[in-house]
Amino acid sequence: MTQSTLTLPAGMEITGKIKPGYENILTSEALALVAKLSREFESRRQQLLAVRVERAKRLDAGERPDFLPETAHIRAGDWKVAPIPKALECRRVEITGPVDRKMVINALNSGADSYMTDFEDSNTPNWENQIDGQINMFDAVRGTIAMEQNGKSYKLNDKVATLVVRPRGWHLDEKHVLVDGKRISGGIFDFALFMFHNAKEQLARGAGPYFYLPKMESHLEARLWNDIFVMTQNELGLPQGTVKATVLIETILAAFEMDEILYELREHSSGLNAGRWDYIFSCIKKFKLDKEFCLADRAKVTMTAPFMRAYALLLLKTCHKRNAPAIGGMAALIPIKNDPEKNEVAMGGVRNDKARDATDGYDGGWVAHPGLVELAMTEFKKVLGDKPNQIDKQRPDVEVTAAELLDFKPEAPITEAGLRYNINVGIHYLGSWLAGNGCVPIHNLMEDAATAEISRSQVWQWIRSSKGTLEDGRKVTADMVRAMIPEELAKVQRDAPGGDGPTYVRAAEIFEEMSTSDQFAEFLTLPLYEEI
Ligand SMILES: CC(=O)SCCNC(=O)CCNC(=O)[C@H](O)C(C)(C)COP(=O)(O)OP(=O)(O)OC[C@H]1O[C@@H](n2cnc3c(N)ncnc32)[C@H](O)[C@@H]1OP(=O)(O)O
Ligand SMILES: O=CC(=O)O
Repeated sequence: MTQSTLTLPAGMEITGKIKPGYENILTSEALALVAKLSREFESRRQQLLAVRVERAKRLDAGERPDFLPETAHIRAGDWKVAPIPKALECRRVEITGPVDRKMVINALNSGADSYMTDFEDSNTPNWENQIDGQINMFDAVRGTIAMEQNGKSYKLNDKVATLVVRPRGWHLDEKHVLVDGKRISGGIFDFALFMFHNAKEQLARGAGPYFYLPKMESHLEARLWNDIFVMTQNELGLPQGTVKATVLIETILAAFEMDEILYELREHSSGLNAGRWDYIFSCIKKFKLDKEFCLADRAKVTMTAPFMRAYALLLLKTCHKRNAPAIGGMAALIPIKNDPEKNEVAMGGVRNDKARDATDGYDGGWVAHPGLVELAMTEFKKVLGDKPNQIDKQRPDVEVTAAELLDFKPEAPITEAGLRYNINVGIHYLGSWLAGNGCVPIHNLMEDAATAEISRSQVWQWIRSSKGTLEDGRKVTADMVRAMIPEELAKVQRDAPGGDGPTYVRAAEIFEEMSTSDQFAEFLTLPLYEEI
């Protein structure tokens, strides 16, 4: 099959390989919606990305974020988001995972209330993964998704989790689709194809098109999504307000605009989620040149760190004030096979994480693996009882200041083990990503693009910050990192499944370039995307 099998709208070009079945997703009508949305909104996407660059320059020069004076009336206003649909009322446990066919089936069957299926951080966005993912969504929505592997049959149970889709963020292009000669937005591509094929079917089945929106930095970026929803609903003849979206608050700048983001999306909002891993990465990225900013080893930066606690409580309070669900983030712990003691420690970590969120007032939280669903559910049920959520739990006692959101501690310890860990995880993750798998267990933790971003950006920052000193007094330097890279690569080649493949050697080269170059790569997936 070739591209000529497809009927493309005028001005559109597709360079990705057309495999059997792709023609059912890349239909002329679906692509017409992609083209229409791209033409209408691409210049705004580019403007907003340019605003990010300008803001980053000001932050690099020492500016600090604060709540916006021009939107004080929105924060002070007495408004609520539109009523939450029945299918999204109860989200005590949300499982997440890439759009891989078997994982989609396993996640929908996992017993979780909802399932965030991921075209973004846990997925390498190569052409096949994106289009196969759309095929998987098509079949999942219709209940026909099934497969055989290793003599085992996979199909859906009678009762499955509510499907929620995470399209790519604003920074990512879809390079295999050009409109008027230019790459289009990956997020618009993922969203438009999903909407075109599935929204009406989902409504007919008692749910609807529900999304998670990643990595936004401002309410204007949320307004762009909202406008895309409005146009898409018009184009598809759907009632306005059909689309519902939960925004991941996973950048430090968005933390200062949570009310405003809910307000922009108020007809389409299904709340906010505390995307903790990207949030930590965003803090490092935005204050990378601040002489006062330097976080400790990655393992020490937890949800009880002062700045993380402030963020989590402000998110909760903001959501419930607006009648919107507040969903907790991901404990990266996963079940540990063949070591019951270590496994019990990991399970205890997940239990504590979910117990803290539930006690604070969160309506649910994320897990990375089906083996965690029951345990997390137990913690939420202990607090919620039979209630589907606790949106009625207002938190007027919570007051969070800008200074508290920016209280970046702990700064110590930074250790050689922590530095080596970051290098090891960085190389392992990049190598796996290049090989087509965007989510992997490394050292018994779930690693995806967000967690790997923390590792590689910490190395960059420790090299440059005067506070980037190991606890034994040695300064972290580019030469120290360069010397460790081959040693950690050798460990990755030994430990990673398929670690002797070429992508791990390339990953080590990219890691060295990213961590020692003066230029800070905005997202690790941007240079990687040019390699696939
Ligand atoms: C920071 C963020 O952005 S978080 C959101 C993005 N991250 C994620 O979504 C994490 C998703 N999780 C995963 O991808 C996986 O759990 C991993 C990679 C961490 C571990 O995967 P594995 O090593 O395959 O786990 P394991 O071998 O224990 O899996 C056992 C079974 O559970 C399945 N499984 C594991 N995780 C998931 C999941 N999240 N969803 C569905 N099924 C899953 C496996 O497919 C396997 O199925 P099988 O027995 O039918 O073959
Ligand atoms: O996307 C979620 C995160 O924690 O990052």
